[in-house]
Formats: sequence, structure tokens, C-alpha cells
Amino acid sequence: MEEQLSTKNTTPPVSVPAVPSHRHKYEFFKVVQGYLDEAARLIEVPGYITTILSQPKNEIIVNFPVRMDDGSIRLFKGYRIQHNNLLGPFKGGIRYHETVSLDDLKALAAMMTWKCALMNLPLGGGKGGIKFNPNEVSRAELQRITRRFFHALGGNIGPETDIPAPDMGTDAKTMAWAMDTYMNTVGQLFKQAVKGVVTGKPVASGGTYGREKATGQGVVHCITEWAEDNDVNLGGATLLVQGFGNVGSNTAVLLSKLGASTVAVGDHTGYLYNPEGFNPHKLQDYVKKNRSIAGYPAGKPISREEFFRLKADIFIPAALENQVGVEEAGWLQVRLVAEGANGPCTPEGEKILLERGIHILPDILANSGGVTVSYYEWVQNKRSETWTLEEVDSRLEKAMKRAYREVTEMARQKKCTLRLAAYAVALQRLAAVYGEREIFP
Ligand SMILES: NC(=O)C1=CN([C@@H]2O[C@H](COP(=O)(O)OP(=O)(O)OC[C@H]3O[C@@H](n4cnc5c(N)ncnc54)[C@H](OP(=O)(O)O)[C@@H]3O)[C@@H](O)[C@H]2O)C=CC1
Ligand SMILES: O=C(O)CCC(=O)C(=O)O
Repeated sequence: MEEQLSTKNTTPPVSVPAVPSHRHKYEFFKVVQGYLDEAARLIEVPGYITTILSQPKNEIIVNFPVRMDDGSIRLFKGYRIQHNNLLGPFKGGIRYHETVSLDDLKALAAMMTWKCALMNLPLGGGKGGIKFNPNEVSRAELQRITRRFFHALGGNIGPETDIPAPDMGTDAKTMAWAMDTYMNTVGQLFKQAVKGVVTGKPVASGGTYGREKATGQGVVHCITEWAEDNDVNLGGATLLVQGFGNVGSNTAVLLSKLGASTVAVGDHTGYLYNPEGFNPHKLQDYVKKNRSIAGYPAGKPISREEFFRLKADIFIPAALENQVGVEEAGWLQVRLVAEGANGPCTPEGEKILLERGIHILPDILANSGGVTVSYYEWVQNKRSETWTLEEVDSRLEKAMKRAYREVTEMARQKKCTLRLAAYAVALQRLAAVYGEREIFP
């Protein structure tokens, strides 16, 4: 039992580098474009389509000053990348993290285009963020940074233009501040009902039931389908979870209801191991209160390498991109990597995993439950409706299972990886619309 293992961990929080320092600079946008080009060759898409999709439509950069608690003024740089809006308004999260960069956000915005197309949503792709560490500012500073950022973005976003949502370092509260700022600036000018300007809001402020757990729920639907296809019993399965925020913790909690057990977890402060299995509810509550897993009593501190070398059934990366490179792919002893995070495996890492017979559920499929339920929230805001949790859950389940089947069928037909198959399904949808519009007569 977890409680019996309670060796008190008094280790102070240590910052664990996201990737070992000898690793090359990771060109995330190039990597994502590489997948698109490969998928385009696979399904023979006309060259002009990949040319259009090779860069974002708009790259918005704003510099804005914020008064900090000590009275000083600090200048922040914020981004909103609008990749593509062929299928509908730009859509995607806002990331607050010290690693935020233009290149990464371009990659993440492009991935939103593929994700929305794959899920057959009438939405395009976007992503934004600010480069700073949200754990190092007070709550009042966080609110002022958010309000200044959304004020600076002004009319570049809107319920029919570009709809942000939470991503790393942001949550429902951030979205409530964002909506309020927009309502009192741009919304005032147009006298519009503007709840739909952001999704992932608190339920009382126009959010939807089920959004908070949606990404984790989607990961779990994909894992369940994979388990069925591969005759794996999830009861008693063991999990390694990297990142215990929204995606990691909800995935662990939902899988525990199917009998799976989380034996190791990690975040930027370090990694913890508990062979008996953590209680994911308690750990989730602890992280909500303490902002990290550091000091959680029911686990033994281990190194990042020890974490990756543990024998388990499923690895769920739910933190940053570029986590599974050549080294980690050689270390992992699991049957499945289910990508809760965006871009956690490098192409070289993926190749090694597949050669070693480790399956991968790719990000744009596995973590698409979040944006799918964001879409449900946006529809409810448009129609002034409130759907029950059961309705949201049941729609999400159908949508995830349909997407999983489409991707596995494409992979079978084209004899390709699930990642390329997911890109191919998405690209096929976009190509059909470009074709119908005959934009270059
Ligand atoms: N939220 C959503 O709906 C969706 C999120 N995603 C993706 O899922 C991933 C996680 O997002 P989300 O759960 O929302 O973010 P959260 O901010 O809620 O959680 C992120 C987690 O990652 C950890 N982390 C940060 N840096 C490191 C590091 N260097 N090494 C190990 N762990 C680290 C954080 O730890 P700490 O707090 O200690 O920094 C935290 O536990 C991201 O890739 C995001 O793009 C994808 C689809 C939708
Ligand atoms: O819910 C959304 O709109 C965005 C989710 C997101 O940022 C992602 O899927 O990476």
C-alpha cells in the first residue's frame, strides 16, 4: 500500500533539465514539417497544398509591460501563431513556460491544424504563449501578465477568428481572466456575446463539463482501443507518467479506474518511484496544492535515467516535446508510448522505439480529446446551451474511437506508422477542401 511506503521525502525541489545538455538544438517546426511532407508523398497531395501549409498564415508578437509585486516594471514577449484557418477559426492553447520560442509555437500551431482536421472539427490551428516561468511569479502577477497579454492581442483573437485555450502553465482560471479582458476591451466595442473567445473556461463562466479531464480522457480512449487490438488487459497494467499536470494526472486517474497502476512519475523537480503504485487522486491533489510532485511522501526519488529504464507496460509522456531521443528510446522497457504531450518523441527516437517493437500512439491522435471538447464548449457558447457531462463524454468517446479507427485503417492501407497515417488522414481532409475551392484557377 502506498501509505505504508511513506518514507518521508525531504528532498528540496531540484530543477531537472528537460533533456540532457549534450543533445542538439531541437528544430521542432522542421520535424513537424518533415512529417507533413512524408504524409503528402504517401497520399500524393498536389505540391501547392504543402507549399501553403509550410508556414503559418500569421505570426503575431507583442511586447507588453507588467508591474511586478515589488513595484518594478518587467517587459514580456508574447506570441500568437495562426497557422491555418481553412476549416474554421484558428484554435489552440496558450503556453506559459520558460522554454517558449517562436519555432516551437509554429510547430505546435501547425499540429493544431492537423489535429482539428483529423478530428473533423470546423476549426483551424493556432498556438500562443509567453516565455517565462509561471511558478516564479505570484498569483496577482500571473493575473496582470495574462490581462496585459490579452489586451495586447486585442482583436487578433475572437470567437469567429482565433480561439485560445489552456496548454502548459495555463488553466481554466487563466481563461477566465482572458475572457474578462477581451469582454472589457474588444467585446465592448462590438457589443458581442463573447464567451466563445476562449475555451477551457471554468464551468460557471461558460466552460463545459468534461473539458478539464478531456485530454486525458481522449488518451485513455486511444489506449483502450489499442489494448483491445493488441489483446492487452489494462487491469494490473503499470504506467510511467512524465508530467503530472492536467494531461498526466487526469490520464493516470482515469486509467486507475480501469485497474492500471502508476508506478513512477516525474516533473521539472525530479522523478519518484513507487512499485506498489501511487494513489493518483492523492498525488493530483498534492500537485494542485504544492505546484509540483516535490516532497510527496509516498515515493522514492530516482533519476531521470532510472525513470526511463523502469520496466512497465505503458509510458505516458505528458510534459514537454523532445523527451524521447535516441538514448531514452533505447532505455524504455514498455509496450506502448501514448503521447499525451505534443512532440515528445524525436523522429530518431521513434525509429528506435518501433524497431524495438514498442508501439506509439501519436500526439495528434492521442491528445486530441482536449481540442475536441473545446469545440463542444464553443458550440454550447454559440447556442447558449449547457450539455451534461454524460453527453460530452459520450460524444468524445465516439469521436476518439472513430479517429483511432481511421488512423489504424490508413496505416494498414499505406503500410506506414500511425503518426504518418494520422497526418495523412488530416491532410486528405484539408486537400479535399483546397481542391473544391479551386483557389488557383
Ligand atoms: N492541456 C491540454 O488540454 C492539452 C495539453 N497538451 C500537451 O500536454 C502536455 C502537458 O500539458 P498540460 O498537462 O496542459 O500542462 P500542465 O502545465 O498542466 O502540466 C505540465 C507538466 O509537465 C511538467 N514539466 C514541465 N517541465 C518539465 C521537465 N523539464 N521535465 C519533466 N516534466 C516537466 C510540469 O511540471 P512542473 O509543474 O513541475 O513544471 C507539469 O507536471 C504539453 O505538451 C501540452 O502541449 C496536449 C493537448 C491538450
Ligand atoms: O483546447 C484547445 O483548443 C487547445 C488544446 C491544445 O492546445 C492542444 O491540443 O495542444
